[in-house]
Amino acid sequence: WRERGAAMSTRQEVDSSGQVQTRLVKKGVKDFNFGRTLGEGSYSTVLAATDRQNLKEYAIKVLDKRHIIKEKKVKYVNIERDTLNRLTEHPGVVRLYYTSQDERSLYFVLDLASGGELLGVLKKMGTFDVECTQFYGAQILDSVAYMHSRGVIHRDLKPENVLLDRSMHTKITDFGTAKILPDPKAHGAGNNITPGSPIDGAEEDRANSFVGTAEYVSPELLNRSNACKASDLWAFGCIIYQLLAGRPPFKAANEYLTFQKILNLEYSFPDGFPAAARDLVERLLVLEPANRLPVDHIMSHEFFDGVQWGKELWRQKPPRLK
Ligand SMILES: NC(=O)c1nn(CC2CCNCC2)c2c1CCc1cnc(N=C3C=CCC=C3)nc1-2
Repeated sequence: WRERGAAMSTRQEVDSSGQVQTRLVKKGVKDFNFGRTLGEGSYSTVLAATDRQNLKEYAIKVLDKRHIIKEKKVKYVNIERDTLNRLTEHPGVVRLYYTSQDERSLYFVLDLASGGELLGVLKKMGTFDVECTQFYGAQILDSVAYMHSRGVIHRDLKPENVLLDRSMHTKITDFGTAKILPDPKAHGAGNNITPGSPIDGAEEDRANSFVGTAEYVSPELLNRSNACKASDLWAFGCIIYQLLAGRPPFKAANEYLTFQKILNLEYSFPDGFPAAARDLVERLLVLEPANRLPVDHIMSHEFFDGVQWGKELWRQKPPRLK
């Protein structure tokens, strides 16, 4: 397991001559006070934590080594670490500061998004108005564009994975099921697996055959072809629809019926759904991935008229949720 980054802390110790020596040591879990549980997975728990030295707040993802190996998730953990290592320069993506480990666990020290999930805010509001949908949609799209430019497909975009920081700006998280596209420039690029991690072909296939959350999964993933960048744009179309309608476009009594609705493109707009948003959603919820609007066309779509893309989008005060 290749650890990444090195956050150091200073430690005072008295040497044999009674002199106080200051040593630089790599931070470990004992340098943090752990707080509430933010989320739990089959082999990981995410906790809020405060650095005891500088009082900075983080989210620390604790991954249980035994579970990872038992549930054959080594590949997913490597992909998550490698994905996060690629996505360090964007305000809309949860940042990995460094990793650490001890005998039992791996630790990912990540940004804390103290505002919780976008889904929680949407549930409280019922629906977003056009201004809020435009702002939050633009931040999500800007982050997806950055991910794609770094060769990463998220594959499980949904309002639960769009978090909010203390200034109510978005931070996308949960890259455990992301896909890293082969780097066209690198010859014989690494397989993202650290030496010694027990990977077999079956696990490789499982990682490629991942399907996201039912309501947001794209038709190509249901037709057993691999995810592509346009798969994230299908999910983005579902999110825009959901922010304005208060529910996802494809929702049925069970997953199988939801999948049928997706494959048959069986959805409709509620009365009063804004025309520009409807046009955008109709150009994203397209069965053929190649025919979906690409990112740059989405950014110049009428629905996003007036959005200042780039750094300004992340400096501005978010619209009041009403
Ligand atoms: N899987 C992860 O990496 C992860 N999971 N969570 C909590 C999940 C809760 C369910 N929805 C998806 C996120 C986090 C992270 C990254 C790092 C991270 C940073 N901040 C928060 N903040 C939260 C605050 C309130 C409620 C939930 C999350 N959460 C996380």
